[in-house]
Amino acid sequence: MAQDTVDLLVYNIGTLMTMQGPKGPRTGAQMSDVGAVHQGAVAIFGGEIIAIGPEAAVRRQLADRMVREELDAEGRLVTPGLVEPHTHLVHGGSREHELSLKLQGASYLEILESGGGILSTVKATRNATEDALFAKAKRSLDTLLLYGATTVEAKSGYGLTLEDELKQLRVTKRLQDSHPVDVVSTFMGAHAVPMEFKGRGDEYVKMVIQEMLPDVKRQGLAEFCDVFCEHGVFTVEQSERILTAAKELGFGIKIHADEIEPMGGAELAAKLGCISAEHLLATSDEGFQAMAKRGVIGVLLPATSFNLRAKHARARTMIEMGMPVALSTDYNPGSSPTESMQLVMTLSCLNLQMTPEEVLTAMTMNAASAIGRGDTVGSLEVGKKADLVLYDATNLAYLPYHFGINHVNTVVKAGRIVVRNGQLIPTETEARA
Ligand SMILES: N=CN[C@@H](CCC(=O)O)C(=O)O
Ligand SMILES: [Zn+2]
Repeated sequence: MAQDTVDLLVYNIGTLMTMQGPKGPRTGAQMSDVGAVHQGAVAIFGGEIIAIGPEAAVRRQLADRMVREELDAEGRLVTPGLVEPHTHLVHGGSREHELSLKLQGASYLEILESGGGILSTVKATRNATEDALFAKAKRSLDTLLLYGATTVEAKSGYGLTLEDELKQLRVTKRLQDSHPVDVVSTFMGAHAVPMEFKGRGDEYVKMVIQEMLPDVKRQGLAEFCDVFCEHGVFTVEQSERILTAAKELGFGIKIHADEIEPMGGAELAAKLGCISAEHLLATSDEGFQAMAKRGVIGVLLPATSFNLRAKHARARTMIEMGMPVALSTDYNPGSSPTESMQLVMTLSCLNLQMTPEEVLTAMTMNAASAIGRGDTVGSLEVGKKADLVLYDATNLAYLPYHFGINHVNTVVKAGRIVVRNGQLIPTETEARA
């Protein structure tokens, strides 16, 4: 340790899940190893971890360094900050009116086909001002943080014109610049074929490739590009054209694949070398094999299955086949209106048959890897960001077991305490205002 001070020492941690292990996404039995340390401590300087392990060893390492602030974890469970790898964070309006349609038996694609679903959020997003979109997305980002997420991916895809997509992406940029949570931006102009292009999907695809992608790149507003590959939305061939163009421009690529129908989206993800493929409810064993071989991360969204009353992703088969699996809320106003990664923990255990240890791996190292952040977050190690969550729980299984409430007591983001006693601490700018 070169530093002669410590900014923050978190001590008296009952169980510390370090997630230390192999670099990058974990597969198979590696997903069960959470690197637990009992009676642990973490020392932080400059927003990064400088010492971690059993408290006695950490204190020995610190020797006579001056500790500026101490945080007594009072025996709590501590995990890395949760990483949320898939949200549709920025949007206008809400869709509670779809609940009664669903209860009358209308399917997700039927609602979309009739101009509702994603397209009704497109209308609301186009009609909203940038400030209104920002205020709404900020509230959701605050909630994600209160429930333990310290890094969050956010997709566009409710604008579907160049200007409206840019409007959403600028809001994401404002959140990146102002919010303690790290926000990772994804362009998803191919989220639906807009009403004005109905029956002219190929023309819309052409516009995404020729106008939207280059402009988004030029303005540096997104790191990844995603496509909704689904019957009645974008075909495998259209998805391939968009993702190939995006890759050539230097975007990382992602795909919403096989959510409802087995389309071959997983196979396409493997062929193109996508960093991740999302949903995967209808994927064949061949699709899983292809993804495992190419190292494509499967991002599973059990809250969406729950809310759409759809089938569940075959997580056990994926893990057995050696596919890295990540988990997410899929927070969006239609198929999954929840910001709670803790609810997703419960659904993953009960509906995907994943163990609490596999779930934590899927929400930390594997989720970080799915958004290109595996080198900086997702595990607690010297040199990585000091993103920590302290829960009002003493063991990991308690989180999915006692469901539907928030167990987060304290969140440390890049070395700063941003949530205490379950409440957000205002940033310096907010406190001044
Ligand atoms: N399936 C496509 N996109 C989102 C849902 C968006 C919406 O319904 O507004 C998803 O991942 O579930
Ligand atoms: Zn999605």
